[in-house]
Amino acid sequence: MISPQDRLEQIQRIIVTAEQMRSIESRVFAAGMPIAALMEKVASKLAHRIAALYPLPNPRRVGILVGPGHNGGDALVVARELHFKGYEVMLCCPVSKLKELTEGHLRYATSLEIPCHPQIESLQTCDLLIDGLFGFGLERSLTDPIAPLIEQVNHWHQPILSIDLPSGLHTDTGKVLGVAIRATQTLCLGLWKLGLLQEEALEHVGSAELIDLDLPLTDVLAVVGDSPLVQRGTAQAAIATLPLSRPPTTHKYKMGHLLLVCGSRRYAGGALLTGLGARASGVGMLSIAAPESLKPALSAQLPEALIIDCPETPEGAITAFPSSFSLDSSFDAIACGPGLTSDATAIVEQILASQCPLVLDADGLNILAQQGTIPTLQNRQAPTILTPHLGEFKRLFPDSTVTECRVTAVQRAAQQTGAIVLLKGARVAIADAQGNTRINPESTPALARGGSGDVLTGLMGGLVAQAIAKLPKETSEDLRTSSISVDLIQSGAWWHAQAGILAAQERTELGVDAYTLTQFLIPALRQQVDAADSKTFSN
Ligand SMILES: NC(=O)C1=CN([C@@H]2O[C@H](COP(=O)(O)OP(=O)(O)OC[C@H]3O[C@@H](n4cnc5c(N)ncnc54)[C@H](O)[C@@H]3O)[C@@H](O)[C@H]2O)[C@@H](O)CC1
Ligand SMILES: Nc1ncnc2c1ncn2[C@@H]1O[C@H](COP(=O)(O)OP(=O)(O)O)[C@@H](O)[C@H]1O
Ligand SMILES: [K+]
Repeated sequence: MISPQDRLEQIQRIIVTAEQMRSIESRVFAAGMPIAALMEKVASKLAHRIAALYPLPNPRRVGILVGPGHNGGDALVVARELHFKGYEVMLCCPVSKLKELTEGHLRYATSLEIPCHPQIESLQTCDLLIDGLFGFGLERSLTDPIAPLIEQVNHWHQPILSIDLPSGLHTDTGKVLGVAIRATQTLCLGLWKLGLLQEEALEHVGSAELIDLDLPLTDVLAVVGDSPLVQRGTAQAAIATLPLSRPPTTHKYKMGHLLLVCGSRRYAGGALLTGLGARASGVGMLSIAAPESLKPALSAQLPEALIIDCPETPEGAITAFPSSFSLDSSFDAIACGPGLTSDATAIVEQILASQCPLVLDADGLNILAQQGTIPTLQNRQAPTILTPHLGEFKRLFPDSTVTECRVTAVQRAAQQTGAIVLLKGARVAIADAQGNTRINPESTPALARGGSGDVLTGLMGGLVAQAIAKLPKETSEDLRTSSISVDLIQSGAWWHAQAGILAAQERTELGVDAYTLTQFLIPALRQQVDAADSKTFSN
C-alpha cells in the first residue's frame, strides 16, 4: 500500500478540469460515499484549517457568502462548525433557489439562530469573509444580483477566504466570468483545479492551498490517467530530476559540455548572466561564444569558462564563429540568444541547422520567428527547447490562441514544432510534442526584471547538457529527444523561481536584480534539498 506521504505527493502533482473533477466525484459517490458525508468531511477540514489560520479571539465576526450549489453547502457546514467553535457567524445568501442539500443546511443553520441576511451590507463589519458562492459548478457569466455583490465585497478591506475557487473564476481557464471574488486565500478542495494555476487567475486566488479530501488515488488516476499529461510541478519532483549526485569516478566531459552563444557590445550583461546561470547548473565544461570585445569582462567574472571570441559587426554583434572553430559534436548542448541582437541571424541559422541539442531564447527566438518557426523546427532532428516570454511567443506563433488559454497554446506550439516549449511568466507552462505538460505553481514578481530570463537560459542549457552527456555517444536522435523531458525543464523553472523567492525573502521584492538572482541559485537549492531531507527523516 502506498504511504500517506507518497499519496499526498502524487495528489499534489495532479491538476483537474471541472469535467474531470465531476467524473472523480461521481466514481466516489457511485462507490458508496454519500454526498452529504463528503460535504461534512470537506467542511470539517475547512473549518479546522480556517480556525488555525484565523484563531479566536480576533477575528471573531465571520461573514459567510452562500451560493446555490454545493459550494454554498460546504460554506453552510463551515458556518455551523465555526459557530460551535465560538465565532460570531453571519450569513448572506443572495439566491432563493438552492440545491436540496444546501437548502437543508441553510434551514439547520437558521434553526441554530445563525443570522442570514439577503443584503450583503450586513456583513460589512465582519473581520473575515468566507466565499462559498460558487465552486467548479459555475457555468456562465455572473449577473445580477450576484455580480454587484461581488464588486461591493471586493472593495471592502477584510481578508476573504474562498472555498475551492474564488467565485466567478472559470475552473479551467482561470478567466473571470463577468466578475470574480478577489480572495486573500483560496482553499482548494481535493485536487488542484487547472484555473487556479493559470496566470489570469492569480490576482483573484491570493495564496492557495490544497485541502486533501482522501479521494482514492485509484479513482483519481482512472480519470486523469496513470501518468497524467498535465501535472503541477512540485519540489520533490524537481529535486528527484536534478543531477544532484554525481558518479564518484566521473570526469568533467561526462558532466556535459555546454556552449553559450550570447551577448553583444550593447547587451554585454546578457552573456554574463547566462554564463552565471550555467555555472550554477554544475555543468562540467562551459564554453562561451561572444563578441571578442567582451572577452576581458567575461574572463574576469567566469574564469572557468572557455571564451570563443567571435568576430563582431561595427555595432558589436556576433555574425559568425571564428574561422578556426567548428560546431562539432564536442558540445552536448547549446544555449543561444540572450543579448545577441537581430544582427546575429547568420550564426543562429548555423546553430539551428546543427545537430546539437538547443535551448533557444530572446534574440534567438526572434530570429527563428523571422525564419518561420514551424517549418524551421520541423527540419530539426535534435532536441530543441524554446523559452519565450509572451511577446516572443506571439511572434513565434502569430496564429496562436495564447490569449484564450496559455496552457493549451503551449501544448499546441509544442505539438506543431516538436520542440519543448516553455512559456515564461508568473506561472511558467511547459509542454512537449506528446502533450506532456507541467505548470510551475510558485514564483515571485521579483523576477519581473530585465536579465532574469537570461539566467534561466544558462541554467537550462547546463541541465540539458548534463542530461545529454549521460547518454552513450551513438544514441539515436529519437532517444536523445526523449531523454530531455518536460520534468527536466520544469526542474530548471522551479529552481529559478525558488532562487527568486529566497532572494526576495532576504532582500525584499525590490532586491532581486538578475545578478543577485544568480547568487541565490545554489543557496535556494541547498535550502530546498535540506527541507526535503528533513521531511523524509521525520516520516
Ligand atoms: N458534493 C460534495 O459534497 C462536495 C462538494 N464540493 C463542493 O461543491 C462544489 C461544486 O458544487 P456544485 O456542482 O453544486 O457547483 P457550485 O456550488 O459551484 O454551483 C453550481 C450552482 O450554481 C448554479 N450556477 C452556475 N452558474 C451560475 C451563474 N452564472 N449564475 C447563477 N447560478 C449559477 C448552478 O445552476 C448550480 O446550482 C465544489 O466547488 C465544492 O465546493 C466538493 O468540495 C467535493 C465534495
Ligand atoms: N510576475 C512574475 N512572476 C514570476 N515570475 C516572473 C514574473 N514576470 C517574469 N517572471 C520570470 O522572470 C523571467 C523573465 O524573463 P524574460 O522576460 O525573458 O526577461 P529577460 O529577457 O530580460 O531576461 C522569466 O523566467 C519569467 O518567468
Ligand atoms: K467559492
